[in-house]
Amino acid sequence: MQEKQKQECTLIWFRNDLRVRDNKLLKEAIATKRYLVAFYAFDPVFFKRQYSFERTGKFRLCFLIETLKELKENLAKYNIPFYVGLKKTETVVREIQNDFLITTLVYQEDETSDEKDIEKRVRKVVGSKVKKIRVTNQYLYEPHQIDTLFNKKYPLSFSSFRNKVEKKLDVDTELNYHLPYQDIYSQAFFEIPNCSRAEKFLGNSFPFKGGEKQASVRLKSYFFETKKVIDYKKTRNNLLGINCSTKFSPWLSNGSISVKTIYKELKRFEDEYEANSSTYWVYFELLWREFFKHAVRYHKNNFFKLGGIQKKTILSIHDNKVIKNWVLGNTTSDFVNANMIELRKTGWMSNRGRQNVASYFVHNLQQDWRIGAAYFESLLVDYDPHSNYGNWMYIAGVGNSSESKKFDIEWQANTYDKYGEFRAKWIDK
Ligand SMILES: Cc1cc2nc3c(=O)[nH]c(=O)nc-3n(C[C@H](O)[C@H](O)[C@H](O)COP(=O)(O)OP(=O)(O)OC[C@H]3O[C@@H](n4cnc5c(N)ncnc54)[C@H](O)[C@@H]3O)c2cc1C
Repeated sequence: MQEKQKQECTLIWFRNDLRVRDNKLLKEAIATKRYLVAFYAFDPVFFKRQYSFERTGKFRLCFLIETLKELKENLAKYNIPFYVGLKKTETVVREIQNDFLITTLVYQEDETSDEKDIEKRVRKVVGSKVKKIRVTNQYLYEPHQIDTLFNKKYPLSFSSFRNKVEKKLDVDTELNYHLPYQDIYSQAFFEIPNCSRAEKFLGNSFPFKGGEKQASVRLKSYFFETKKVIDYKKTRNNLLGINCSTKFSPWLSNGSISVKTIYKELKRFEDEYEANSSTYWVYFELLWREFFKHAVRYHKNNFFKLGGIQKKTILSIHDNKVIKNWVLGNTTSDFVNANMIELRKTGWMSNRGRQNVASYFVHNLQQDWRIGAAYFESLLVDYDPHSNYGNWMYIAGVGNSSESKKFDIEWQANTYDKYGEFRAKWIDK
C-alpha cells in the first residue's frame, strides 16, 4: 500500500525559550516559509534523581506547565500545532514524523552536557537531509560579541567582565516578525502532567504564575505602575514582600521573557521617568546572569565538578544527617532555618537567603557544594543551571573568585532581619 503523502514542515523545538515575543526560533522558522509545527518534551533526564533529590521538583514543574499551556494557546491563534510529550525528546520527534515530513529543524543551542546529548540524539533522528538551524536565544549580548571582546580569553572575575562589557558592547534590539496565520490546524498531542499547585504553598514573596503574559504583567507592574525599580538598590536585600526585587528570574529561566525585552523596557523607563543608581543596578544584576551564561560556554562541564572551574582539589564530604537537617531547617542557625523552610514551602528564596544558606552549607557544615546545588535545582522555581552552579561554585571558592565567600550568618541575620520578622514568619513557635 502506498504511504500517505505527508505535509512538509519546519519543526520548532522549544527548550528554555518558551515565548512568542523576541524569539529567534520563530524568526528563523518563519523565514523558511513552510508549514510550522512546534514541540516541547518533558525529557526524563530532567526528572531523574541526583543525590536523592528529584531534578525538577513540584514548584518549577507547575510553573512550567502553566507556561506551556499559555504557549499552546498563543501558537493556536496562528494555527501552529504544539506537540508536548512526556518522553524522550527524540521519541516525541519520531511521533511527529508519523504525521509530518520535517524539512527544517530550528532550536536553541545549549552548552551544558545533558542538553548537548539530547541535541545529538534529536539530530540523529531527524537525519542528515533535514536542515538544522541553531540559534542563540538566552543572552543579552551575543556569544560572538563576547568572544570578540575578550579575544576568546574569558575573564575570571565578574568585575573584569562587567567593566569591558558595559563600556564596549551594545544590546541588539528586539526581533520584529509576524507569525503567519496557517490555514490548516493539525491536532497535536499535548500530554502534560497534572499540576496541583496548592495555594498554601504560595509564600507571599513569589505568588506569581508561569507564562509569557504573567511575565509582561510583572514587568509592567514593577517598572511602570508601581515604579518600585526606582528604589531597587535600597530594597533588593529585603527578605519579605513581592516588590523588594524584580522577581523576574523564574520567567527568565524558562525563557517566557527574553532578557533583551527586560533591558529594552528598563531603558524605556529610564528615558521616560528616571535613571538612577537603582535602575542601573537592575542592569548590573542582569550582567551577573550574563557572566555565568557565557562562563559555561568556556568552562563547560567543569561548572558542575567538585573542583569547579579552578580545578581545585577539595574533599567531598556527604553526611546524610547533616544534610537532612539543613534541608528541613533544623540547624543551629534560626536565620538559615527560616530561609530553608521558605524554600521548602514555596520554591522561593531571596538572593540574600541563598548566599547565607549556601555559605553555611559549604563553610559551617563543610558539605560538598554540589549537593546543596542539587537541592536548589530541585526546589527553586527559578532554577537555572548557569546561575545556580555558578553562584554555588563562587561561594565554595572554586568558581569565579580565588577566595571562598564565607558569610557571618549572625551578622547577616542582625542586619537583614533586624526585628526578626522574617524568622517569625517561617519558624513555628
Ligand atoms: C547559591 C545561589 C543560587 C542561585 N541560583 C539561582 C538560580 O538557580 N536561578 C537564578 O535565576 N538565579 C539564581 N541565583 C541568583 C539570584 O539569587 C536570583 O537570580 C535572584 O534572587 C532572583 O530574584 P529576582 O529576580 O528578584 O532578582 P533581582 O535582584 O531583581 O535581579 C534581577 C535579575 O538579575 C539576575 N540576577 C540577580 N542576581 C544574580 C546572581 N547572583 N547571579 C545570576 N543572576 C542574578 C536574575 O536574572 C534576576 O532576575 C542564585 C544565587 C545564589 C547565591
